[in-house]
Amino acid sequence: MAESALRIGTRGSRLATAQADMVAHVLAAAGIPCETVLIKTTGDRIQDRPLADAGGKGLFTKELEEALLDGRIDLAVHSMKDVPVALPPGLTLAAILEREHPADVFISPAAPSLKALSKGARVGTSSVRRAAQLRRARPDLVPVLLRGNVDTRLKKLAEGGMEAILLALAGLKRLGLERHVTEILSTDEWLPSLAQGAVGIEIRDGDARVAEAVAPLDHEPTAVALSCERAFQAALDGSCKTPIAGLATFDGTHLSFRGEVLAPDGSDFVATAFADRHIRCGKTDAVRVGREEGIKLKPLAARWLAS
Ligand SMILES: NCc1[nH]cc(CCC(=O)O)c1CC(=O)O
Repeated sequence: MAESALRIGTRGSRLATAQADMVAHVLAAAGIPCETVLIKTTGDRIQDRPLADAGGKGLFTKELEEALLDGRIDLAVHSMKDVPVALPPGLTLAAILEREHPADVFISPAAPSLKALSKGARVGTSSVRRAAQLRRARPDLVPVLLRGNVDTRLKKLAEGGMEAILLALAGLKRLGLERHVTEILSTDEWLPSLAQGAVGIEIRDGDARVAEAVAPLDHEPTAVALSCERAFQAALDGSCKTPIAGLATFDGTHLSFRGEVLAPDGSDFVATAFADRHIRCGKTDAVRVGREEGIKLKPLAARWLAS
C-alpha cells in the first residue's frame, strides 16, 4: 500500500511557497508524494513595525515548528536566515539546500548605484543590519521603514515615498524578479545576513522516513558554510536588534569566513580579524571557526549586543 503523502509546511508568501515547491518537485521526482500546507506566522501578521521591535526570536518559524511538533506537517521549509540558531527540543535540520547568491541588492529608479544616489535620499528597509550598513556607507541617506514581502516592497518603491530599497538577491531570483536589480552589492564590501540565500528543511528528530526522503536535497558545501555562520551567530548571542553580518564559503576543501557586528547607527563596527580563514576543514572545523570568531568579537561588540 502507498504511504501517505508527506505534508510540507510553509508560510504563504510567494517566496516561501516557491521554496516549498522546489522541495516538493524534488521529492515528487523521487517518487515521494507530497502536499503543501500553508501556515501563517507571527512575522506575516506584523506589517507595521520592524520585526526587531516585535521582540522574540523565530517570528517566521514558530508556528511552523508547532505544526511539526503537533504532527500537522512532516517537514517545514524555511529561509535559513529566519531560523534561530537554537531549535526547539524534538526538532532538527535534516537538509540544507544549495545556496542561491547570498548578496544584498540595491534597487532604485533614481540612481544606477548606491554610491550615486543623491544626498538625503530615502532608502526602504526594515532590517537593522541593512540600516546600519547603509548609515556606515552613506550617513547622509535616510533609512525608512519598509515591511512586507518582496512583491509588496517592490510595489511600495514604485509608488514613490522612497528613492531606493535593499533586498536579498536570492529572493528576487527565486521569484523571477531579478530584472528589478539595479546593483548587486559585492559581498566583499557589503556582507549579507548570516545564512542569507539558503533554504533549510526542519523535521521531527528521529523521523527516519522523512529524514531519508529529504537527505538527497542536502548540499554539503552550503551546510558546512551555514554551520560556520550559525556558530558565529550563536557565540555572539546577539538580540534580533543587533546588526550582525557574515558570510562563509566552503568549496569542498577550504573554508573562508568573514563576519562583523555594527553599531545600530552605523558609526562604528568590529569585524573578524582576518579577512579570510582559509583552512582545510570539514563540518566540525567550520563550527569551531565560527564559534572562535564569534567569541573573539563578542567583548568588542558588547555595547551593541546588549541593547
Ligand atoms: N526576512 C525576509 C526574507 N527572508 C529571506 C529572504 C530572502 C531570501 C534568502 O535570504 O534566502 C527575505 C527577503 C529579503 O531579505 O529580501
